[in-house]
Amino acid sequence: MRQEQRFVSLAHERLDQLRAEAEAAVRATIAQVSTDRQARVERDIGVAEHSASLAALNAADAGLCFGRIDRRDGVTHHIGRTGIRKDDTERTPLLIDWRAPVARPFYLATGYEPMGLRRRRHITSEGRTVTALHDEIMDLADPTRTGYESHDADEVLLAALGSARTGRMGDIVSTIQAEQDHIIRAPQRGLLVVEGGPGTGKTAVALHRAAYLLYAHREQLAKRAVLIVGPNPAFLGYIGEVLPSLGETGVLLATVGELFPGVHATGTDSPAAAAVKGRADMSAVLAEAVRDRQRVPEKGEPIVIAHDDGELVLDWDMAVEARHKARETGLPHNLAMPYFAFRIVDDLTDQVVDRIGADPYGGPNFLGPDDIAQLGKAVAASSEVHAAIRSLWPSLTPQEFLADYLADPTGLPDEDAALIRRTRGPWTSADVPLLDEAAELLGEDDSAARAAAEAERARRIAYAQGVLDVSYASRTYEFEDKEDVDADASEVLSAHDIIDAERMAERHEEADHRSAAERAAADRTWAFGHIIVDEAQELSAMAWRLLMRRCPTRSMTLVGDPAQTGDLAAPPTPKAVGDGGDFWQQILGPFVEDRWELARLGVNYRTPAEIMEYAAGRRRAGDPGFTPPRSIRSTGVHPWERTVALAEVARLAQEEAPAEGRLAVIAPRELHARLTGLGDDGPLDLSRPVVLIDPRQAKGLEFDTVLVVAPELMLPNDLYVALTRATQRLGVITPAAPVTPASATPSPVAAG
Ligand SMILES: Nc1ncnc2c1ncn2[C@@H]1O[C@H](COP(=O)(O)OP(=O)(O)OP(=O)(O)O)[C@@H](O)[C@H]1O
Repeated sequence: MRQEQRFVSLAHERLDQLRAEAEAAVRATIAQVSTDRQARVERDIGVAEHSASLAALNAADAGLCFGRIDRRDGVTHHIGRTGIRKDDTERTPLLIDWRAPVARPFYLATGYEPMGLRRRRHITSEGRTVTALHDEIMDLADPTRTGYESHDADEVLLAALGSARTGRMGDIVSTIQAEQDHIIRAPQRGLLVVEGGPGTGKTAVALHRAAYLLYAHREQLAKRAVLIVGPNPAFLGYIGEVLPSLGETGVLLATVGELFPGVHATGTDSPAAAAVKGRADMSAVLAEAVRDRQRVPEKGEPIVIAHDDGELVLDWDMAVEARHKARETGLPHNLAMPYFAFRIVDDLTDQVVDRIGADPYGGPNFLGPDDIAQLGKAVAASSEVHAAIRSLWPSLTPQEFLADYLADPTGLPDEDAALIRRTRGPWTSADVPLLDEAAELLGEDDSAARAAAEAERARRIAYAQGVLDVSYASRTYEFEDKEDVDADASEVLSAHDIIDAERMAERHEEADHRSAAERAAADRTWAFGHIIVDEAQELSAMAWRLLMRRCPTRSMTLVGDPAQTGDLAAPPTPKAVGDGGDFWQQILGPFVEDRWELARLGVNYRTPAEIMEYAAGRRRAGDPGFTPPRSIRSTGVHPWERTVALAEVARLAQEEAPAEGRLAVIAPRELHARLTGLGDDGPLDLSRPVVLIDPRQAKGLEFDTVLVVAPELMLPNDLYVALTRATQRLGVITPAAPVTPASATPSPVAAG
């Protein structure tokens, strides 16, 4: 213990030193004053970089060193949350980052496969004080004993699993299990699906995989950023601390509803409306609706346009031909519009030319090419002509188009159209994939933005040329007073030798000092380096289309459990968990065919065996062959069932609330108004000792104690989710007076 304490103290001293250095670097960089634009940009980048390393060092403070491996060759490594080097000239490693290849045997070695280890040690600390050691002998031939050998190899893991919950998820770096390690370190390329029942560590693995990828592919992912998609904001709040605690901040956490910059989806859809909006055929329906907005005048009712040289007539034939030409380009609506407009302008110009230059005796037209061009310009500049073209082929934003579409949904059966019809009200999460689809179909009319960007680029090149000229001038000057020196033959490299103005301008462009995650959040067309989707079974077909657009390389990790699918917007739940392969193939097939891999997690770390047996038993009522994941621990405490008046639930919750830790009452949304005394107002705050939530909100969360109310009102999958949230105790309450969905207060969700 003394020896390990000495090491841990030394590691903390070194960490303090590095933090002091990083802090000084931040201060020194901030203090740099300059009027030069380039120097200012560099300063901002410097501040961001030093601040990020300072944040990573600060994050490493709690539980800095948690393990040690002793190899058979006599080498010993301490494993920690971050890598630290000594202050010597060789910069010898002091503490090994848990993600480094050298650390891998700490997670994978077993008595059968010792991976060159003699001993593995778990070091537990409180603050900077070492409080416990647990040793595992890997080489049975080695007679050395330290007195810290554990009887139970899983002692450290079980202590972590049994500890009171705080309302925020914690990291698992010190106890990652071998099956999890393989997934965390799987190659970055390609699409990996991780399937596992409740509590099998899918979320934990997904987050540690993000940390690992950022470590292993730092250069690339720092530029392109990693996106983590979760089912709702409360869930993102629950997991939000894990990556910062691992020193990683370059990640964007978002729900699908947050992925259309500039749109805040605050509205709610009924599950049935969300299901319609999420269906794959909505993409074809919207494409058709966009075509509907490319109109032509009625036959025999042409648009007559007043013009200086007499009236112009825009009729059905002309518009149909122009529309055909524009559609033929294959461009999105807004970008195809100029082709429609050019064609119309040409036809209208022909009308003027025919009228003015026609030879009454049938000879060739009098007008020459210059005259015709002149007349064409006048037609093209006419605001009346513009208005006529716009009335047929309006330029549309995704928001305008979708609001208009939802007011009068076309291309759907009447009952579906009625479900999604909406004339006003805020955007909903299910609208966001439709907005994204619309943006693709419409294309941004970005000609103004492109012109501005080109002007800015030209300005940068001019500026960069200026910088190079100065650098060239100063170089000749440097050598001026030296005799016999031919400046151009000098071997000294300076800026203009290795870089041209254009490249230098690009460098300035790269000097946007927002982090990649920040830039990605503001850019609808951003291509992420890697996307991780949690509760992936929940996403609608339209949401998948959005995510696939954000990840053209398809470097993705999806984690989920088909048996927990609750949202009607998702594909149908397979009959048994076993056919998960088909479930994912249905989702992924349209994007990657069969080029995806499936990994399974089979051990439940959250729910004790007693609770899991109960949950599986209830599920088997409708699905006799159902097999749940195997629980790693049992507590001896069995779930209870009681019949209680709804008004009594709050009192019961107070009685059951653990002294330390959290309790959740999970009840169908329509009963919440009648479950008084549980504080159901305001946004969900998971740090409160007692919370009231519905099964949908419960997805992905966990609590020490859970009370499930009115299980008979829940769909089988929702009930399964609700019953598997507890780490210690579960109570199941049947309301004393029977409640039917009809007698319950209408739910705001169901009411839309
Ligand atoms: N190796 C581990 N060491 C310590 N704790 C672990 C480990 N693996 C998982 N856990 C813990 O088990 C619990 C369940 O993990 P997690 O929430 O990731 O499961 P999940 O598969 O996402 O569950 P669900 O499908 O129900 O949302 C968490 O508290 C997590 O920290």
